[in-house]
Amino acid sequence: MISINIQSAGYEQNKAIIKNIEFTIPKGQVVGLIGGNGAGKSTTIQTIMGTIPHSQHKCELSEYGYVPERPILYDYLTLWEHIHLLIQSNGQDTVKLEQRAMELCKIFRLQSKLNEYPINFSKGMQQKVMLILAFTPRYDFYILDEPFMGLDPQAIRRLLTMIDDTKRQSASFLISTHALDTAEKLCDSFVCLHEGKIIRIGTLEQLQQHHSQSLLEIFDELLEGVENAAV
Ligand SMILES: Nc1ncnc2c1ncn2[C@@H]1O[C@H](COP(=O)(O)OP(=O)(O)OP(=O)(O)O)[C@@H](O)[C@H]1O
Repeated sequence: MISINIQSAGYEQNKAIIKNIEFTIPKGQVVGLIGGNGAGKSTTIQTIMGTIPHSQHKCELSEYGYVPERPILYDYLTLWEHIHLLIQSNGQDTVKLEQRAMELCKIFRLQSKLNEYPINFSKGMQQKVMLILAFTPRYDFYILDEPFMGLDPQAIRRLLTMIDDTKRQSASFLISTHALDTAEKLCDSFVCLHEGKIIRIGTLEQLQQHHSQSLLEIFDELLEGVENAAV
C-alpha cells in the first residue's frame, strides 16, 4: 500500500496550490485522480514524485513508471534510441526489456517507426511512445497523468487491457484523467480534487451514496455543492 500525505505544495514560497491531500493506493488497485482544469491533479502528481519546488509532504516510493501530462522526447533520438536509452539506464534484464518494448511497439502499432524521430510524430503517436517507455520495465507502481489524451479508440482499449493485466500482477496505479466514463470502469476508487483540496474520496458505490449515478453526474453534483457553499 502506498500512502500519500501532502500537507501543502506549490510553485512559489508560501503560496500553496494544494493542501491536505491524504489518501492511500492499495496494492493491485487503480486510484483515479479527478478534478476540473486547474484543480491540482498534476501538482499532486509532481509533489508525489518530488519535483515540485516547495512542498511539505511524505510519500515513500520506490521505482515507478510515469507517463507525463505532455510527452517529453529528445529531439535527436529515434524511437529505437529512446527505447535503448531507457533499457541501458534500467537495472532489469536487457533481453527481456527489449522483448517487452517490441511487444509494446506492436500493441501500439509503432513497430514500423523504430528508426523515425518521435519528435515528428502526431500527438497520439507521441503519447504511445511515452506509454511504451513507461510500461517496458515492470514496476510495482505507475503514475499516469492523462494517459488517454490523444489516443485513438483502439489504443485506449489496448491501454485498458495493459493496465488490467499489470494490475493482476499486483501493481498499483494512480491515474489522473478527465475521461470520466473510462475512469468509472477502470478505477477501484477515486480522489476528487477541487481548488487544491480533496472534496471526496471513495469507490464509485461510496460516491453514489443514495442512488446509481455516473461518475460525471456525481462530480457535477459535488462541484455544484462546493460552489453553492462558497456563495
Ligand atoms: N509551473 C507552474 N507555475 C505556477 N503555477 C502553476 C504551475 N503549474 C500549475 N500551476 C497552477 O497550479 C494550479 C493547479 O494546476 P494543475 O496543473 O495541478 O491542475 P490540473 O488539475 O492538473 O489541471 P488540468 O486538468 O487543466 O491539467 C493552477 O492554478 C495552475 O495555474
